[in-house]
Amino acid sequence: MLTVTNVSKTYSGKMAYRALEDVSFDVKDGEYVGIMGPSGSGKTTLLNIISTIDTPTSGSVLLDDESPHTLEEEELSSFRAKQLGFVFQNFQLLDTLTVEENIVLPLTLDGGQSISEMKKRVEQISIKLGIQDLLEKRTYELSGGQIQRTAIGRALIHQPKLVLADEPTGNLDSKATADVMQLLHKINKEEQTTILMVTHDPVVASYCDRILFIKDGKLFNELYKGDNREAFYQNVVQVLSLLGGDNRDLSAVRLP
Ligand SMILES: Nc1ncnc2c1ncn2[C@@H]1O[C@H](COP(=O)(O)OP(=O)(O)OP(=O)(O)O)[C@@H](O)[C@H]1O
Repeated sequence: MLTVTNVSKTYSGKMAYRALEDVSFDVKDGEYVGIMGPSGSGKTTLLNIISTIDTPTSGSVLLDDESPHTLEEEELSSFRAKQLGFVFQNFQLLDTLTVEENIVLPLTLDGGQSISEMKKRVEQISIKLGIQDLLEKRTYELSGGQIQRTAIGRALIHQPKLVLADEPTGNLDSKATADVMQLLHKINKEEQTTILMVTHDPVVASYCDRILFIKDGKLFNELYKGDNREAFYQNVVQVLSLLGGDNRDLSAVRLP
């Protein structure tokens, strides 16, 4: 469903900087893929290019055979609004709106659905996310985990083809992190939602089907989970130690 071919990105400026070099990979329909690598290796740059926030210097990105970077501005915003869902570390919800209003926002911007259809969809998704009793609350009344569930609701409400997540648990404690990861895992498995997620955290990564590792702007390695999450986690930790950058001792961490 997603095909990234020979993508390179050079930031111009006083000193041109090659943040990505010849990155190629595919993501299948319904796959849950993590992107890991040391700080500055190009993860966010890659996610920004796939999410069409940024353009590649060379190479191409295809989403179900459509090439978003060749679209005109108006078509591009419609493509982004319809096909993609975003979950960020800092949530990016509007705190003057209620949980329900935040979740429904992408549908109201799209304009194609009646109010009763929108209400029904919010109800379905909030039950799935366990936030059906919070719909009238404003975001400052919620915990970090509840806020991130709301943000996930907003990312999924329009049933996008691809959900892009950049450190979605970066601001959460370990209990909320486990909650949010189990939820994303459930949504991926039950609804076959395709997810591409940047994370530093090998515990978070262990929920993915596959991890792509980036080093110095190039693909370094990839690992598939198979059916043993514990072994996958240990392999992820091993590759991270080869990559360098994060020297925390992760070997003794117990998986939730
Ligand atoms: N707009 C920009 N202009 C110039 N250089 C940039 C720009 N954005 C990023 N870079 C550089 O490109 C490289 C890759 O940055 P990127 O943010 O993609 O890394 P990352 O792997 O996501 O890092 P982190 O894990 O710290 O968020 C870094 O060296 C960064 O300094």
